[in-house]
Amino acid sequence: MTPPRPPSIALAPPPSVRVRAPGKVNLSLRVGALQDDGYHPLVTIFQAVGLSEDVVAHQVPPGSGVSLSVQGLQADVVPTDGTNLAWRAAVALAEHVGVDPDVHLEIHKEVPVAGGMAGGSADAAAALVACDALWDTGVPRADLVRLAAGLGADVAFGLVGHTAVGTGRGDVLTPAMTRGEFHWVFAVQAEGLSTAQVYRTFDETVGGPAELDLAEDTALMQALRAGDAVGLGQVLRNDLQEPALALRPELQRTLDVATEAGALGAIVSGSGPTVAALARSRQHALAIAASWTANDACDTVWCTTAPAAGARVVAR
Ligand SMILES: C[C@@](CO)(OP(=O)(O)O)[C@H](O)COP(=O)(O)OP(=O)(O)OC[C@H]1O[C@@H](n2ccc(N)nc2=O)[C@H](O)[C@@H]1O
Ligand SMILES: Nc1ncnc2c1ncn2[C@@H]1O[C@H](COP(=O)(O)OP(=O)(O)O)[C@@H](O)[C@H]1O
Repeated sequence: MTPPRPPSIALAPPPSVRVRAPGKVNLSLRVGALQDDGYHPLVTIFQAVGLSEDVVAHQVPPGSGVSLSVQGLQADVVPTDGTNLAWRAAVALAEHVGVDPDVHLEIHKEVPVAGGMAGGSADAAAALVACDALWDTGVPRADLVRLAAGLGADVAFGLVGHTAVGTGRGDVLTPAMTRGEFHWVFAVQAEGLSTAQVYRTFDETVGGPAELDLAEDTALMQALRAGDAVGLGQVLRNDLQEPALALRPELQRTLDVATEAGALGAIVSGSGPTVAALARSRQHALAIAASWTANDACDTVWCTTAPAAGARVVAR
């Protein structure tokens, strides 16, 4: 008689939480005069887009600390140490709630690095939500938004998503009403631009006014409420476009090719160098993408829609 087999023990995989957070385009970015703290007051209208980042937070044995890996678009130029914004987000949350920051963060990149689309900020927003769920710390949303703002000017918007007006450094957010779906095409460059350098060039060339008037975006807000892509295309605005073009003159051609392909509007995304073009439809977006490729006007092209949701758990 064969001896009874010992009961098999099914080892549960260590818990993990996957969070998705969006990249963004600034539909309007108005920049005031440099302040003593080294920042500029902004009035900006953010729109979250369908290009997104996934951060998976994995449970690790107590005392392991934070570790991090990156894969996907331009992963080789992203830091994997304590300077990574997602790593800093995990540490900031742990300090806030008084737990040890034990986690492995796995970042999947789709948003261009240093491209003016807030990919690093999306990672930080995603890491806050993922670690909060993994550690079961239940931090109120308002506290997460405050922690986000302490990490970088764009991080709070990565949490909130959709379309929002940003004031202060861009971190004081008010949701904006929109109707329907907008079609965007993005011309991505292999080499990014430093946000700080673009702001410096802005100061040295254009310079911002002492006061910013919220009423200047009325036509844009109306186009968003009406779902009027043609109207929106006519009022896109970016005060950092001129300094970004001064640093990368070849971007003018990328803008021109989009305009020649009938884009409703074309603009540098944030501090660049990504160029965003607004299209009439998915098919029109593909036609603009084809023009950019045929004219060798960028290194990668993405078609997507907007608005997209803020950081949210997509798998456990
Ligand atoms: C330009 C914008 C437009 O949304 O986005 P990106 O193009 O970087 O995506 C943002 O203002 C970037 O936000 P973010 O990239 O999070 O900025 P931070 O890390 O906080 O700051 C980087 C540097 O940008 C400058 N900065 C940022 C925000 C602001 N309101 N004024 C500034 O002068 C400062 O020199 C700062 O040292
Ligand atoms: N998780 C991250 N992903 C990308 N870049 C990061 C990250 N953490 C820190 N960085 C640093 O921040 C810089 C800009 O970040 P990113 O958010 O991609 O661009 P932008 O500020 O233009 O939107 C990068 O060049 C990189 O050195």
